[in-house]
Amino acid sequence: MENSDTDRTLRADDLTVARGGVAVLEGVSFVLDPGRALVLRGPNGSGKTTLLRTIAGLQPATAGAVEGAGERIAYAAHADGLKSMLTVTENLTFWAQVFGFADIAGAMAAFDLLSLQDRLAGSLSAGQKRRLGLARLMVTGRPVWVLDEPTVSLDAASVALFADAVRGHLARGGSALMATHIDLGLEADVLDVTPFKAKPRAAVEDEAFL
Ligand SMILES: Nc1ncnc2c1ncn2[C@@H]1O[C@H](COP(=O)(O)OP(=O)(O)OP(=O)(O)O)[C@@H](O)[C@H]1O
Repeated sequence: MENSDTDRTLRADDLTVARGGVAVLEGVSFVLDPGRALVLRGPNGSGKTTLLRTIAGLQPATAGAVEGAGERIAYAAHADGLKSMLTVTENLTFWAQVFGFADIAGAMAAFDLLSLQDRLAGSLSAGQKRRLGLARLMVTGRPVWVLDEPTVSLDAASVALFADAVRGHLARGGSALMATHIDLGLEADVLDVTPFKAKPRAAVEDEAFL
């Protein structure tokens, strides 16, 4: 996949991230090595989604740098983004082809999708859709999973399947950065974003006049 462990590390260095033109978090730095998981914590509205979107390249950082991201990242967000008029198998095959990764069987099995394989994605329940959305991660072949509240709509059995999938991914040298409020039973580092809350803009502008 990559040349060395150093190449496969995801780094955020002194990041400032914003939503709607307003800085949300500032001074965020972390290192995520292959085989490791990092869980973002913080109350609602604290900026976890904004940070994940920035790391995933969906929006630019206002300041600071991200290294080791780009095409290494597979991102799964709140919206499942499935093709409702394609079957479960067709959805996974489509994504496998987009990412050049041939095998969907492992992902189907890992997320217990075999009995649903011929169902249209649009007809699935919320939890089944979420399972399919997460299975997609496995057919990207990408080493860094960035996950925003991945367990929403999942029942306990499906949460366990997801935790197993993440464990397997880490064991294969992948890594995972995720915002989740639940304990997945994984060995993971934790980054509480609360201390990185950005100062109100007015206060920053005032300093320019001191
Ligand atoms: N499109 C937007 N335009 C303006 N502000 C936004 C937008 N989306 C989110 N925000 C604001 O940005 C801040 C950070 O939101 P964000 O979604 O990153 O938080 P979060 O920690 O992921 O929250 P939660 O735990 O509720 O998912 C919040 O104050 C939120 O209201």
